[in-house]
Amino acid sequence: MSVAILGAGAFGTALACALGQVTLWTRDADHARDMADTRENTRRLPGIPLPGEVQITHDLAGIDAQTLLLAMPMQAMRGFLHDHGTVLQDRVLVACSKGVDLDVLLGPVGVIRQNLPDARAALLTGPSFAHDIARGLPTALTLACEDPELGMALQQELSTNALRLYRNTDVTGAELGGALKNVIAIAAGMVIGADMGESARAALMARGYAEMQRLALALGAQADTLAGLSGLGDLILTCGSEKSRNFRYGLALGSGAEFDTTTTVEGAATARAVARLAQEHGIDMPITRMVAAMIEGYLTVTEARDALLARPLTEE
Ligand SMILES: NC(=O)C1=CN([C@@H]2O[C@H](COP(=O)(O)OP(=O)(O)OC[C@H]3O[C@@H](n4cnc5c(N)ncnc54)[C@H](OP(=O)(O)O)[C@@H]3O)[C@@H](O)[C@H]2O)C=CC1
Ligand SMILES: O=C(CO)COP(=O)(O)O
Repeated sequence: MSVAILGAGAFGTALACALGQVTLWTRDADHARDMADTRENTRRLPGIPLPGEVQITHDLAGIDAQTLLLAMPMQAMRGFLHDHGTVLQDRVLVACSKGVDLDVLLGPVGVIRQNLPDARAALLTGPSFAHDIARGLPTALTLACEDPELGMALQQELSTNALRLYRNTDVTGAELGGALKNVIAIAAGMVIGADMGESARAALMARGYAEMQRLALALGAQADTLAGLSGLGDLILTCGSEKSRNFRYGLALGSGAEFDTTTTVEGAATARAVARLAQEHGIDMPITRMVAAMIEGYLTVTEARDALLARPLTEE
């Protein structure tokens, strides 16, 4: 196997633990030294020992693996591809990020295609918390790739006994499912944080899923993809667990609590990007619009609730 993981955050490190025979790259030399010395990523995934066969590096140009997993936040990916294009071009690039780029309004594979047209691109997405994957708990993810042969090869290369990958050629659907569910998870967290109740959360998730579908189908996605692991599956996980950073961010917004702003919360930038995307395409996404407005400080949680409840009564 010839795989390297670029980005030693919680998810990249968890994938390294699951796959074993891989190279794990971090941009920070001190971080690389610390992980090599302690055999643990104390910064991003504390308490999980790194398997002995995982190689740690800070030297991107020295990596000769053909399959590179890009495990960094969505808003960092475009700059990373731009800065390291000569090393990354001609490889297989598997994006592991969930989100929509705020400037170009593209998902992770779209951003790869725009920046490195010669790279072969795929997406790994779906319901999974880093700690679960790292501990070897059973997990099922979507491996989306337009090229069916490459998709099959990656499915074999990246599946393990516990980590089960399902193939899909609908990259747009998989990208949007993973990106949009984080926005709805922030809203679900707000509902619980503001003490609106479990019934309100269920309503929010179902109506959130309806607007996820509206945008995704308008952009060419398949309904089945949205109903699968990368859409509904991840929506259920992220809206229902305090292990989710997006959900916890929403909880803090809803309850007025402090939140550590250095935490990766993909849904925050993505809400703003998707609100613009929806407007450009004439798609009604009221929950996403409210989340974006609250994050930008234009609306309070109470105002957002009242505005959603005051919408005209309609068919489901
Ligand atoms: N955590 C999870 O459970 C899951 C996460 N994901 C997705 O994986 C992606 C990464 O999340 P996660 O690993 O949790 O995030 P973390 O916040 O844990 O880590 C982010 C990592 O990206 C690195 N990074 C940030 N900016 C850059 C850059 N410009 N160039 C290179 N590296 C950079 C950081 O490096 P440094 O430490 O030096 O800042 C860090 O290693 C997100 O899109 C997330 O949605 C998907 C499934 C599960
Ligand atoms: O994407 C995830 C679960 O599938 C991780 O969720 P958070 O980024 O909200 O922690």
